[in-house]
Amino acid sequence: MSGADRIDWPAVAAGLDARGWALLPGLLTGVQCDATVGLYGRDEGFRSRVVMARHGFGRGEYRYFAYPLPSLVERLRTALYPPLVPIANRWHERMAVDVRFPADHGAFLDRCHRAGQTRPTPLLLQYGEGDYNCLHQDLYGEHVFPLQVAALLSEPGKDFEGGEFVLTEQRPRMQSRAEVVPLRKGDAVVFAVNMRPVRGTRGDYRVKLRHGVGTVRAGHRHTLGVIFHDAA
Ligand SMILES: O=C(O)CCC(=O)C(=O)O
Ligand SMILES: [Fe+2]
Repeated sequence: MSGADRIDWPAVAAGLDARGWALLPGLLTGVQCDATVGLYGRDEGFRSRVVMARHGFGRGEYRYFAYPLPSLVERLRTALYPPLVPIANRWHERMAVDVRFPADHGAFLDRCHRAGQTRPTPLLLQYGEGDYNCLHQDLYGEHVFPLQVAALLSEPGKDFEGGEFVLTEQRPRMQSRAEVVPLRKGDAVVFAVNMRPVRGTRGDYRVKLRHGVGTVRAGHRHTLGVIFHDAA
């Protein structure tokens, strides 16, 4: 299924360890991007719609998919989870968090669902001119898978201008650092949901990440967000 089979996982793991994010180039084809954008205007298939300005989240809107997820979203969520598990478990070990993740996404969802986190979290985001997404974290309950994926469904410079995907890192007792992730249509970024371990001179310490989107200066920008834990 598209680019998920061709991902260089050792390179992804190295990028995540070094920076807290890694590119998944060409995860989706142009046709898959366009078809996914086309879902946004449909009546069915979503559980809720969020107008970001109403909550102080930014400007623009997004919709959470309902179960059953569209097949592409379901396949991506199921296929991307297992290779991320060893990285997630290693991060938890390095951060002295005692939670470990099962190899299979269904088993992890069972854990979320038993704890009352039953609502699906994959989402489709839509931005127009002047829209942006404030720095945030996608935490929806006690159970958190520490990595998530966002795929850009529109072409920068053609469909929209501006609207860069940004990550910030808050290191203990230090000023925050920002990174702009270079994405083209169909590319995805995998990144830390909350914390990541950083090797220091006296062992590992934790840094806190947030992600967001800079202001879209023209056109329309769509993204598919794949979060592996469900929501309370
Ligand atoms: O639109 C974006 O690139 C950000 C999406 C996002 O916040 C997410 O997928 O969690
Ligand atoms: Fe997000």
